[in-house]
Amino acid sequence: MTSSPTLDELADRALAARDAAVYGHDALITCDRLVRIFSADGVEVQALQGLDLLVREGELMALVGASGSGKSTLMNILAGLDRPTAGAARVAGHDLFAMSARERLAYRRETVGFVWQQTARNLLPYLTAAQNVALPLQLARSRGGRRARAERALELLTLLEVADCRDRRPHQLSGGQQQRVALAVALANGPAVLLADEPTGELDSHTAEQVFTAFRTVNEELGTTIVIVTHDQSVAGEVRRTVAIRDGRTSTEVLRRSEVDSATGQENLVAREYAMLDRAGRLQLPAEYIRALGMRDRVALELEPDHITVRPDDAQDS
Ligand SMILES: Nc1ncnc2c1ncn2[C@@H]1O[C@H](COP(=O)(O)OP(=O)(O)OP(=O)(O)O)[C@@H](O)[C@H]1O
Repeated sequence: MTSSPTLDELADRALAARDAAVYGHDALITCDRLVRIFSADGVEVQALQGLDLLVREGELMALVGASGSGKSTLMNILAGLDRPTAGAARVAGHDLFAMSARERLAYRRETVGFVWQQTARNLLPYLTAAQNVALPLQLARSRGGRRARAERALELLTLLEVADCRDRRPHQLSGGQQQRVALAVALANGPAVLLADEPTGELDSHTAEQVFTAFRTVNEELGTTIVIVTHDQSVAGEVRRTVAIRDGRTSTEVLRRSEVDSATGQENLVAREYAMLDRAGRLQLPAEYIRALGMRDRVALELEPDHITVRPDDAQDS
């Protein structure tokens, strides 16, 4: 028989619950059981089905997933262009669920920057590269006049190695140059977070690598936190953290770290795959693992001192 807790024990529990860290309290981006349901012609699509994601300040991470898994839906919510149906999403202290229209506009101008796959969405065709970068500064009414804005634009274009293109319009730039100018536009107001949806999707592999290098430079030199949605394996393979989305939820995560080979002294990047464990204890096993062992419906679990074994169901149904 279990005895009822004493009043002192209840008080201790209440204090412990109050002091327990809130989920994502130290993250720059927190998605907590995020849900987005679209209704079209009486049909409901659950694009996000309780997605959890934490991104810490200064990270450069990639999001991958099959077509229709919910990547763009998540990016649109983080960009402040769409609202979640349920759950919580916080970016740099802003509650994306509760923001007013005015706050949402200021958030899009000052807190997040975005680079999309299509140039037409990133740059205005009738403005030069420098004017495109100066425009968000003007809209955000940043301090300083036209000259200060021009200086800031040139500073960013120089960092991204496209200063020589400053007086050209988008159609006079190569695809890679356009994306680097787009990156400068996104950074104009010094956002805390940079979001990029397939930024190298329309580029050949050599140019894609140069553009990705530009993202890395921004992350290292300016400390900007960057989330890139990509199908490009070479991009996903070069970041320290790649999170996979499956059916509207984060499913697995690959972390890479440098290890020095003690024999040769050479530095190698070592990758390790992790599964996400949500706060209810739910774990999503990678589809290929499930297929390889023919698992379905039920699995056998065993708790060992330092790990848990998951085996195909071996019970005889009687
Ligand atoms: N505005 C919308 N109305 C109805 N359904 C939508 C809408 N936007 C997205 N969806 C649906 O939500 C699901 C997730 O779509 P989403 O665009 O986020 O996927 P994705 O992972 O970005 O795919 P892709 O890699 O092809 O861009 C899909 O089933 C899609 O059809």
